[in-house]
Amino acid sequence: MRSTTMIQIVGCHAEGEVGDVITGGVAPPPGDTLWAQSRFIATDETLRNLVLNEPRGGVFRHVNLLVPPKDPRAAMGFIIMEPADTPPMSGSNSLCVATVLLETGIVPMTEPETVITLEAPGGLVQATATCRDGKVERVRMRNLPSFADRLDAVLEVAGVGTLTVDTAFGGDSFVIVSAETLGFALTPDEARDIAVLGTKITAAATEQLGFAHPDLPDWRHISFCQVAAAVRPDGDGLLGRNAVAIRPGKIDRSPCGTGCSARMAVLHAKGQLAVGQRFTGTSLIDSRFDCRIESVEDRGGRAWITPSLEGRAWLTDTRQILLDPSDPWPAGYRLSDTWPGPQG
Ligand SMILES: O=C(O)[C@H]1NCC[C@@H]1O
Repeated sequence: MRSTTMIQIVGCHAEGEVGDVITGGVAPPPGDTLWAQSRFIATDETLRNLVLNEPRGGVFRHVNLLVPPKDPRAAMGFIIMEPADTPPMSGSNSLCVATVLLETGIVPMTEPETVITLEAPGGLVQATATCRDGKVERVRMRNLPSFADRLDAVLEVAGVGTLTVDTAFGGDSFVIVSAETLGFALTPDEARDIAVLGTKITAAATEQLGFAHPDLPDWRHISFCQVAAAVRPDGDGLLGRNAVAIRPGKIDRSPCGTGCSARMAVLHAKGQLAVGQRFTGTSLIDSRFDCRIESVEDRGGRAWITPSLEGRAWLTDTRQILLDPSDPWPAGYRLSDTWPGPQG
């Protein structure tokens, strides 16, 4: 067996969305902060191309690189690689990271509950894992502080018309648009159409509304479009079905943890969701995240919520990535039959 690299991966998915974890074989990237390290991974692209592109990856795959934390309060750092972005935070990916760390024994598991602080590129998050018989049954993730940005903003989308949308940060940047207005019932057969339209709406939102985060000055685009059904009462809480379009054009199989956080920030700003009230996000495959606003803080006249989301993750496989020195495609490839949009 001939290889210039040998990367250990534990495959995982959280509520349906793949979030593999690199557990060995990659040295920590240069950078004084997790954010700087993640910018190196984003601009260098070597690792992203190897693990995300075909033949080793595919548009459905997200991969997380474990790195030593920079903050002494964290047990582990992780850098998230998604098809188009290397983001500040991700709900489904963070659930996969916590589950892999505990189920593989990289971080010791304590039953019935293990609490670990993780360092995402955007800051510290806290995982509270419910564990039994060596299995992580569920993880509640306390996410990054989140905020509503533009409420009821007007957006022109070519071929669609004028839309009224909200934008928000929930660990990543979102444009949120009504499913009813777009004519979607949020059924699985609509996945392709939502992915195509959602990607178009994301591009229009970045161009016309933009995005700014005081602590992440170089995160200036909208990453995702959340096509959201109107919330409905669910006991004491609210239920919100959604489909999140991920560039270059796929749908999140999970209810999108950063998306639920962004939506909670918007619902709170509109006076529709109180601190501590349950918000359940559901996805096109009917998976769920149970979410709530843990606390609210005023920063410069804007309400910043600290959201949490709870869901489940399952290990799927272990594998080693090899690169034969004679392989003519060391960076892999993308073709538009499965990778929509501009080709990498
Ligand atoms: O749960 C989330 O936040 C995400 N799922 C895949 C894309 C987003 O990062």
